Amino acid sequence: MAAIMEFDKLHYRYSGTDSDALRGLSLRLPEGRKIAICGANGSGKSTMFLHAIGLHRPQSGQLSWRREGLAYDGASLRRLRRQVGLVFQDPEHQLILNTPYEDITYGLRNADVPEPDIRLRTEQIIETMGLSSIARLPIHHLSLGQKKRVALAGVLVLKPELLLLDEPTAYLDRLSERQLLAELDRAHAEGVTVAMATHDMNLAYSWADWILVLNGGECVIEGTPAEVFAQEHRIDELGLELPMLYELWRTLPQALQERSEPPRSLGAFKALLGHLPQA
Ligand SMILES: Nc1ncnc2c1ncn2[C@@H]1O[C@H](COP(=O)(O)OP(=O)(O)OP(=O)(O)O)[C@@H](O)[C@H]1O
Repeated sequence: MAAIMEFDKLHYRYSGTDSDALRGLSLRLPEGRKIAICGANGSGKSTMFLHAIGLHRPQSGQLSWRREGLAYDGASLRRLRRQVGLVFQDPEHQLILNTPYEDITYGLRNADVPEPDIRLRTEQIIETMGLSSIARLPIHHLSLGQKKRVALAGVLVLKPELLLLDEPTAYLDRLSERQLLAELDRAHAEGVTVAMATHDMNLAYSWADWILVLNGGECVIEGTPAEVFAQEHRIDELGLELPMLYELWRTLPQALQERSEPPRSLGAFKALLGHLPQA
């Protein structure tokens, strides 16, 4: 599995603090995957993302993009930020202009996209993401879910190869979460590697096909959802929960558990229940 981005023994300490936010962080983001990055509060997920777009520079260690070490001059960073898009947890940090339309065009203009293409691409993404009815509204009139989708549109329109999202579903209702995940799946189907930081273990389990767990600025577990959650005690020690479907599967008779991988959807779980001997 080729890594699209690799962190090799990164150390980073915020000024004015007396401990490292990243403590020798080493990890690989495998290309073409849907990756969930999990970890308790303060484990280093956001700090890792800020390194991935070159906003922070490690005090030691090396970050590489497609096997090439990151360079921190202006031109290299502009190139990197066209390839790697970050959607911040709080859309207020991302949306700076008055309307979704203006905000999306601003990003394209900053990326030196030719003017005729700017209108075309803005209109396309607004149409694809179903944002037409809100595109010209003042951003401060939008709901949080709408703001999050506009922030995502502003990053997706730049056609990143790696899309990073910091807690994209936090505070969203079920419908807004479903809409946002559908957008991510669409981007992934078009070849984008998608990595999201999340505290929602049910989501990480059902959505991701690769999971990284951070703790104290280090990556301490990585693997498929089944591999990661099989380490039940470790997950508990790290302050994380087991996904509900995984826990339910563990209550089934051993013979049934051995029939398949742990189910990652309710449908797969119900299908497994169909094999229970009738009472
Ligand atoms: N701007 C900052 N100044 C000083 N310390 C910071 C700053 N941002 C983060 N830290 C510290 O760095 C460490 C890692 O924080 P980070 O925000 O990366 O964790 P996180 O895993 O994203 O947490 P959360 O799940 O709460 O968002 C924490 O100890 C945090 O207090």
